[in-house]
Amino acid sequence: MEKIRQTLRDHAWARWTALGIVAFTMLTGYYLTDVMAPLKGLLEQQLSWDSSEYGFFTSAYGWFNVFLFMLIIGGIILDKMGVRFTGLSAAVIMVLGTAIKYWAVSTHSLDGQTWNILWLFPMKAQVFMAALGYAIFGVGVEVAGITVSKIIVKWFKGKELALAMGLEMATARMGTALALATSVPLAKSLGHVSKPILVCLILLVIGLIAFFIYTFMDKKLDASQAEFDKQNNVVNEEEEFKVSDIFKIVTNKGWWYIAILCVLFYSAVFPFLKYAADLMVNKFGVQESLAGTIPAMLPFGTILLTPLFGNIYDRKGKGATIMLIGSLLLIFVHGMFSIPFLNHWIIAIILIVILGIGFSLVPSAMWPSVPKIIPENQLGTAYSLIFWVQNWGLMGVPALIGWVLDKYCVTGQKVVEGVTVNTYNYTLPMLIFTSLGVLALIFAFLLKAEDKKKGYGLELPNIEK
Ligand SMILES: C[C@H](N)C(=O)N[C@@H](CCCCN)C(=O)O
Repeated sequence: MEKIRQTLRDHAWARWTALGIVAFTMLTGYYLTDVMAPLKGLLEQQLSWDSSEYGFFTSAYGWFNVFLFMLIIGGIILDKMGVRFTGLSAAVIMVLGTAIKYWAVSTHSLDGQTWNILWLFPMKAQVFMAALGYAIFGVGVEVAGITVSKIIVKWFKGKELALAMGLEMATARMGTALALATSVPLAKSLGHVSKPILVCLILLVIGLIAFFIYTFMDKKLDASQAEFDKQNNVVNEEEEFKVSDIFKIVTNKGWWYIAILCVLFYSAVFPFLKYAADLMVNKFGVQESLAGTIPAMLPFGTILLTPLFGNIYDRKGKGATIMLIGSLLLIFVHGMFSIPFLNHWIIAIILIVILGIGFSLVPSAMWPSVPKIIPENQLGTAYSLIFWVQNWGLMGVPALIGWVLDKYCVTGQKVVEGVTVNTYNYTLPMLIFTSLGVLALIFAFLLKAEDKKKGYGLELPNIEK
């Protein structure tokens, strides 16, 4: 009998199709993640939210992931139960959280109500419920993110891993770009700030269906792998994941450097994006309705560049160096944004484009580097722990910036469409983002040094000859 020489992942069409499907599910998640970002002004006008309430709502993304350890639990479930169960559950959670958020922002039943959160903090009921929905969604989208990363490693290890991850992130960024570019026009044309969330909800249901379709491919991959192993007398020596493996992960210095670089770098990008539209209005004098368009260029740039840099990493290596250069660009951009007299909108566009290059370099090398440091059976947990550390920043930094804006940066008030809103000086928030970049650069250096010492191969190509 002729032996099977290939598994499903050896067929290019199969692995790229699998990637396309799961990447689409991530696109729908990223759309919702940023759909409220350009709506800060409209939320102030239509629902009377202030910057602190917006900051509170935005930070909710990480509540359950960070404080209830949902992400880490998600990672352990992923390593124990596999990608099909975990991915489907994550997609359902995304839909559920978004439905709650949509209800909160569209209903009038919460109007005028204030609740005492934990008997301590008075909070508008509407803001709290919207935040709760977003917090639930945050669990879903983050667990979906680690699941999709593990899926990509499953199909692409030893092949075009960084290119595949780059393409997945590029697709996800299309979701971010769409959110930034379409949410204000959608809200205005459909007549309410809640309408873009409804559009997201519909997209997320389609994303859930897409992932359901993927599970059939995943089953086929497992079956083909089992058949291949049987016919070729391959003994699968990979150990089952044990909860005690968490100790192995968190005692690995290289893993820590990636996790800390990740939290610092991403905290200077994603939370920045939440305020970027407002920055454009307040510092660069851009019209409210166009303010989302300039930050939207960032994800657009990364759509092309992340796969490109990933491809370079796959073929030429230099992963640690790529992360170093990306961190340097981050410092440059935020440093420039914090200089008060550089306030022409063309400068804003140039800086956003450069940030796009930095935001392509670091992720394109960071995520495919993790499997070089951590074995595949622990990968779900390793990614989830990195995401967990990162979520502290994604949760804390927007809240910090919202608070700093209200406390130290109010410069006056203006009337927009009949409603009085604050105007802000963004110098201090931008200096905070710059400092995060400087710290990220230090950890990128430490990672490069650790790679040299331990020989992880971060500077080597991913494609096995
Ligand atoms: C926000 C999320 N925790 C995150 O860090 N996402 C990364 C992608 C990580 C997965 C790569 N396969 C991003 O850059 O969007």
